[in-house]
Amino acid sequence: MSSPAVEVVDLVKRYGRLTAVDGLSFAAESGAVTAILGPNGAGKTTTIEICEGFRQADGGTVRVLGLPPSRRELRARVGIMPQTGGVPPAMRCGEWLRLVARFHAHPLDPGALLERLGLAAHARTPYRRLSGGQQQRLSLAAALIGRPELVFLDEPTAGMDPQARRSCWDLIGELRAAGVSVVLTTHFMDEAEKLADHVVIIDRGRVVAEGTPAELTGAERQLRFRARPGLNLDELLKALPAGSAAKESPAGHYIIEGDVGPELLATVTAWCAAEGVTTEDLSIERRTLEDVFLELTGRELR
Ligand SMILES: Nc1ncnc2c1ncn2[C@@H]1O[C@H](COP(=O)(O)OP(=O)(O)OP(=O)(O)O)[C@@H](O)[C@H]1O
Repeated sequence: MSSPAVEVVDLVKRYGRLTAVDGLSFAAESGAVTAILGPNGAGKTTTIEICEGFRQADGGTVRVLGLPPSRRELRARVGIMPQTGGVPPAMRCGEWLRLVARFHAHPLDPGALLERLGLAAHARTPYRRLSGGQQQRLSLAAALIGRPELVFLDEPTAGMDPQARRSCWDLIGELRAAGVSVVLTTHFMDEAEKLADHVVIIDRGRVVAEGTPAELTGAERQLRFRARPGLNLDELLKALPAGSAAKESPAGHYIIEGDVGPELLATVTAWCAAEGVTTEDLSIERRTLEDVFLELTGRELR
């Protein structure tokens, strides 16, 4: 196996008394899409910015394409899409991309890239007049113009409309197919589930789980339904096979886990009928990445 595109070992970053990254380790394989997920303030941007060479670590080691992030030669090999800005407000869209292209030996054609990202009609529009989603797309274009081997995308589709999101997903799929390594952060679980080969979930500056989306969500199925809040789940459990589990989360949303088959389905619906409970949206599904994420990182706001 080739060496990882990014390797982070025991990374620590403190801001005064706050330890934002607290012994974080993960590897992003070469040619794969690695998604870093975590609640607000978990330390995602800090980690990515250390990997990009924009911030200094207080401890641990980081290797990007086998090198320390501060090495100048990485600039030509790594594409960076920051979470915000970096573009002079008065700079026209096309002008900016042509300028960035000049820093690279074999850039993509700026006009074609603008076209690909739906920005061709805005080539003469100053950056400050672009919508939030258009600014994001320009930032993505700037990250890709130099044909990087590795790209860091910090919340790439934040603020994009559904069409732009799909187009961005397609583009990331094309990068992966071309052998480019992608490390992205996102708050969209569907995005991570669809795009990522490897998902790293972080919380309070530490890795709390990692694996492929399928590994994280597991093979087990769940029975889900909605009904009036406050059903007596202890009573329901008595009717279910041993080893079953039932929970209400959030209020009025029920999840039954165990050997989810016709028998369990029949038992649950019969119990609800006997209790005079009307169920809605009854379905048998696998756990989603969002379920796993919320189980690991809790539901409270940070
Ligand atoms: N320059 C800074 N000075 C002080 N504290 C900072 C600084 N940058 C980040 N922090 C703090 O470090 C913690 C981690 O922030 P970071 O931006 O890395 O989180 P994040 O996971 O990217 O969050 P979000 O999902 O909201 O973008 C937060 O508590 C944040 O307030």
